Amino acid sequence: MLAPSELILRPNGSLYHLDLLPGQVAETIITVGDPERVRAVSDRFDRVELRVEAREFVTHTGTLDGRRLTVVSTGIGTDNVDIVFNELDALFNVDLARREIKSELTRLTFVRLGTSGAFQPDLPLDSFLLSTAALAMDGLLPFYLHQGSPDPAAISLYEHLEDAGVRLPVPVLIVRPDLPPAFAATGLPTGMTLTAAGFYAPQGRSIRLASGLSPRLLEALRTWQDEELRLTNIEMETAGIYGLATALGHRAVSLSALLANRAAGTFSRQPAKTVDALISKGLELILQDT
Ligand SMILES: O=P(O)(O)O[C@H]1O[C@H](CO)[C@@H](O)[C@H]1O
Ligand SMILES: O=c1cc[nH]c(=O)[nH]1
Repeated sequence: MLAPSELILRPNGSLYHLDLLPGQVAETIITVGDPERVRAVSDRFDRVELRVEAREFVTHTGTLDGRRLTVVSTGIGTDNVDIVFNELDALFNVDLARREIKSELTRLTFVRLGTSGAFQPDLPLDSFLLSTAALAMDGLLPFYLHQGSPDPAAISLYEHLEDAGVRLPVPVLIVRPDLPPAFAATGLPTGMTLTAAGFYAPQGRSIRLASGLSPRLLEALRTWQDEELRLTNIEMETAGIYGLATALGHRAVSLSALLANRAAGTFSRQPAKTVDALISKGLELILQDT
């Protein structure tokens, strides 16, 4: 039995942070960072059956073309991904009344529709990218993935950085998702996403404080390539989503609208329009998924 201090429920039996009850969430779940984007997604649904708000976690469930969907905001960062993924998994895979893990587990599908900064000069502003892997520079995953052998790409990246005489401030940890079938061959550009612990210095930005990611380290990250894989973009959730979803037996995909180009020093002049187009593309692909 899971103790009340470990699996925390509200007095009405709902999950501690998300305030959700069993039956209120669909098996296909769209995650977005911005709570406002939850409304932008569910405005496209034919019908919305549930709206729940708790802190930065806004959840809407409804149907689109006969498909039941949930959209939930994680807020920014993998510390929030930790909460959202553990609680959504518990909603399906733990008997909350008995406080016991169910013997039959439900496999969920997670689709992140987020924003990101391109890391390579050839990736245009306002284009989309599908992450086939993520480099976890945020710090969450070592608390979960403390066993098993490293991804071969992690060894390749480690060696490339060593050859360049630079090191990451954290261990090189790369995770890959079990992609939902419709997202395996979309024709969208793909690549490895760097998931950072913050927006400024952890992404190499410097306003008044210098970033510990030196220009030499950033250049070494930019020039690394392992077969088809290269570091394409930076954001703040994908590695946490991929690491936790895979460890829990769920499918996951992260789609990003590239609003900044960090190599070129540019930012989108139409971010709202681009995010709107990403929502359309994401929903189109979800409806094709089996
Ligand atoms: O637009 P969202 O989905 O929030 O994603 C990106 O934008 C936020 C930073 O501005 C981070 O959450 C980052 O991952
Ligand atoms: O550069 C960017 C743009 C969006 N989100 C990020 O985390 N970084």
